[in-house]
Amino acid sequence: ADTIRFGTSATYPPFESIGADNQIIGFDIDLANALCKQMEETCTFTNQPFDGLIPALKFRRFDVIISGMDITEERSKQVTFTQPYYANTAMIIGPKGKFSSVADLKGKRVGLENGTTHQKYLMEKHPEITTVGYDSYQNAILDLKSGRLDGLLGDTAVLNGWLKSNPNLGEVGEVIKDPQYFGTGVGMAVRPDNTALLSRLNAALEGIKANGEFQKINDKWFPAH
Ligand SMILES: NC(=[NH2+])NCCC[C@H](N)C(=O)O
Repeated sequence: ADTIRFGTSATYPPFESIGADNQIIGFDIDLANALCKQMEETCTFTNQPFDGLIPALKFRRFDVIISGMDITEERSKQVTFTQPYYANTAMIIGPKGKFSSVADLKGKRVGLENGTTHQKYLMEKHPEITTVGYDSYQNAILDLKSGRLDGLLGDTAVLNGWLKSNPNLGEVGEVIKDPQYFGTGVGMAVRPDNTALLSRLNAALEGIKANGEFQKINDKWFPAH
């Protein structure tokens, strides 16, 4: 069997994060392992900052990006995405009850991870808000908790989890759906010339959807309540 090398940025639970025993854990990791099992291959994982994932893929440090990455037109100029495996929307969170709409954030500091679709969206669509870029969402949430940030923009599925464990934080305004920025779902990315791996990943994804494995992994990391 071959080894399929995955690159990720383990800063984004439940997609990927560093677990108690220093291993990378999460939905994407279980998904990648299930795909490798389906393909009868071995998976390895490299952890690095999100904004370096596409360059590192190009430099062949690994063969697939799996990192809660939105399938966008802009990224598709550099990489080829698999079929989407998760539907995404974005939202802003802040201190509970402090801001009732995005308009209230004028002149305020909203944090996010460098290289994300959230960064591009906020800078282009809300120049009246101060965008603060972090090397990791984990550092952004620390600053939000300590009051150095007024808000944080990220994927709804991820931020909802943080709201559950941080009762002093709440949603600001409505969920944001803007396919121009957030694309058409979350996918894995390969180098454009790696069409063989692309078809194998898509076929394996279909396989684990058909045999119920995908649903199991989904329910483990994104429980209904
Ligand atoms: N593993 C991570 N840190 N992922 C961040 C992903 C953020 C967003 N979904 C994007 O594609 O830009």
